Amino acid sequence: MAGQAEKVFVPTDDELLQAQSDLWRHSLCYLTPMSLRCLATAGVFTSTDAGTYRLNPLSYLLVDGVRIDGDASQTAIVRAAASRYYVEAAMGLADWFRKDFDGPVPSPFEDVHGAAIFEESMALLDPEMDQLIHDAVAAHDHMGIGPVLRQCSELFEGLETLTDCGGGDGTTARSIVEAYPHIKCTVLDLPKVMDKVLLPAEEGAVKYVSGDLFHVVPPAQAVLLKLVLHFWSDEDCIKILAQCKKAVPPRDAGGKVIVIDIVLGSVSAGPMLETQHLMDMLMLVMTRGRQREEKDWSDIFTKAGFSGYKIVKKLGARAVIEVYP
Ligand SMILES: C[S@@+](CC[C@H](N)C(=O)[O-])C[C@H]1O[C@@H](n2cnc3c(N)ncnc32)[C@H](O)[C@@H]1O
Repeated sequence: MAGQAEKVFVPTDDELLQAQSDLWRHSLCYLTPMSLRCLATAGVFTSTDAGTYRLNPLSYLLVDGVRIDGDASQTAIVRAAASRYYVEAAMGLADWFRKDFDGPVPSPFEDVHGAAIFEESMALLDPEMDQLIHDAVAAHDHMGIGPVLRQCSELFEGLETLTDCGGGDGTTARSIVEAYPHIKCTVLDLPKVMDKVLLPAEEGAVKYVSGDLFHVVPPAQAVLLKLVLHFWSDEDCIKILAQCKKAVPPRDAGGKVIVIDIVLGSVSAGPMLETQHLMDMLMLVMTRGRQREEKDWSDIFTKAGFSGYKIVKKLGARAVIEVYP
């Protein structure tokens, strides 16, 4: 076998030198954030001929108070992802694979820390970290919706009501209502999230409801699941989608579920595909979910009783999918 491999694979000198350089780069990537010059070569800043560094679109997102369609700072995501909680959970992955669990399998995060993100246990373990995770989700939430509103207007045509299921503090719903004032939006999220929404129970066209998406989804013409399903196992996604199906009218009356999530492989190569795979690993470490290829999405839609779906648009690492009852 070894002899065979030697015969078929003879790298050129250029390939060998590139491979060695890539290996150094991957092995030493933990040093990148420690130097401005390394950050610039990694694309976080732009270096100028004058020997200075300036912001580029990536670093612009790390400036406190930066505004693109509202507050767009993404620092909470970086601080959460680089926190000891996330890193220790990832370091626990090898042990987690070797364990035999009795009953439901916890995520590696739960196994290492004894608490689950978005649950009360996290707030009890470390209220500051719990708040940082919620801030990271809100930042995430905000960034995703602008391009959807600008590039997928057909999603909202003819819609009068929409429920944003797992809609966090309502950032997405408020952006939708701002762009399409005739749409009445309901935001459903857990009581612990709704308790922190510092708004009256009803604010203009956005209504806030505390509840559990496994039990009941407030009825509307369309239900939005934005960055929600990747958190859950296939079995749980089918249960959630079945609740969403009950909440919307039939397809010929305009009923639909809008899923915004990663479709693995929707980009063919390069850093965007690497991002998709890293986000899949993040789900493995932090949750009981995963990112899905198109055939996985198709399977769970069918099993939840839907008649069809359409990938409306691929937007960066994510895609927008319409699912029909
Ligand atoms: C990853 S966040 C996505 C938030 C938002 N949709 C976005 O686009 O960023 C998942 C959301 O689902 C909510 N969630 C988790 N379990 C839930 C449940 N059982 N019922 C309702 N909401 C839930 C969380 O509180 C959180 O706000």
